[in-house]
Amino acid sequence: MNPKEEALKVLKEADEVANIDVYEYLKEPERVVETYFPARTKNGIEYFKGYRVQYNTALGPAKGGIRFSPTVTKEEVEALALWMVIKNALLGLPFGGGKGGVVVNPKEYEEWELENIARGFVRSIAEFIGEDKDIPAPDVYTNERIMAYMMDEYEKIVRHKAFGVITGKPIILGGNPVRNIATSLGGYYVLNEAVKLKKVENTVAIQGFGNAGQGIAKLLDGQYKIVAVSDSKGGIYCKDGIDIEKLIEVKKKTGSVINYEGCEKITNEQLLELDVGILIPAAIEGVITKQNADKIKAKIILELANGPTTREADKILYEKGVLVLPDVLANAGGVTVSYIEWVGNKRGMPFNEKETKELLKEKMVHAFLDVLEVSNKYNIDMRLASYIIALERVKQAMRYRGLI
Ligand SMILES: NC(=O)C1=CN([C@@H]2O[C@H](COP(=O)(O)OP(=O)(O)OC[C@H]3O[C@@H](n4cnc5c(N)ncnc54)[C@H](OP(=O)(O)O)[C@@H]3O)[C@@H](O)[C@H]2O)C=CC1
Ligand SMILES: O=C(O)CCC(=O)C(=O)O
Repeated sequence: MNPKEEALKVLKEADEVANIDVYEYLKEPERVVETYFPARTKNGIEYFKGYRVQYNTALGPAKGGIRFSPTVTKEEVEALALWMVIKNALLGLPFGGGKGGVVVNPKEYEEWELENIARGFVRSIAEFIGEDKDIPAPDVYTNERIMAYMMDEYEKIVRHKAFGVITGKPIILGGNPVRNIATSLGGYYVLNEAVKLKKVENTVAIQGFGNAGQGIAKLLDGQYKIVAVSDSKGGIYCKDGIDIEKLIEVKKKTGSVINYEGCEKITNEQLLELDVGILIPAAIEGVITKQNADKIKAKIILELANGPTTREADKILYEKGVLVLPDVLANAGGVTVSYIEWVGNKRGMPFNEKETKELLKEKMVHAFLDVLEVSNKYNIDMRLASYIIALERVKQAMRYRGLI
């Protein structure tokens, strides 16, 4: 699948359904910074390809994560940045959308090498980022340590402290105590609203067992029966439920969930088609397509991953009555807590756990209800409804700025 084409398909459809008329202005990003930068590794000086896309900044500075992955492409980062425009606008955050990526397999490098790669990437994009310009954060295969190196490198370049240039930092460096679990917690709040509308079996399958996947597993554990989990190496299925604490230990010690004993081994494809109440894609894009959509048995799909479902698949699922809680809503808890972290950095007084959770819950529930209202008004799925709300806001900001 081509993620940019997928993102543009929904953009165009939303534009037409609600007569918004912004597609022409948003079909390309405002700026794409493409770099090829050096970093010292065990192999000597290596060069890496990196991207930072600022898709649209009408609502505020660009905001969105940076991923380290061997499969990163310019089109993927552009799509991810467009999804950030929609997500940030939908949540009412004063941010435009951005995203970054470095083409690297972090599993082949040690910590000191990843530090050099993180610092090298920041040197290559430093003039384009800033607390009020473009604010990166973690995404796939990056974490708070990488964020700390990035912030430190940026501060060395600009020669002043700049906590607000990056979010998802360690707490001691201005990070927020909820950021680590924020993507999952936001999804959890959305799911709690969704199950009030649609009663489902309490069984859950989760694809991906990193920040988003582990977080949601911890939150749902006890309340739901988590019967299947996967990572890049494959998956496991236990009809009586998985002991999540034990699974986290196994993942930490052996590197994969497949080493958990006592469950049946399954593939990532099989996991998606299990007979469960709730399916949670929390790994990569394009896993639910027109090829498998018809075989999906879950009644609710909570998209913690960005872009897991193609538009064609969306339509099949909608016809079948599956409630898809779209990425731009379901995983918006991450950037919402990033916003709270950034405000705390700017005012010089961080928000504590309780304040953050209250603000997050309020914003997520509010966004869910907004989306529900628009989806009922036009009789459309929640993804399209989310885009309509967001695009109307972006359009208004562009109008007032005299950009359209
Ligand atoms: N972190 C955040 O704040 C946010 C993340 N997201 C999205 O959530 C998704 C997951 O991100 P996050 O949890 O942060 O990333 P992590 O790097 O923490 O975890 C990624 C997980 O996905 C698994 N994975 C990678 N490739 C595959 C594959 N081909 N099939 C199945 N599983 C795979 C990895 O497996 P393994 O462990 O074996 O490597 C890992 O368990 C992404 O789409 C991301 O954009 C969205 C909003 C915010
Ligand atoms: O926290 C952030 O700023 C961005 C998170 C992100 O990259 C995402 O929501 O996909």
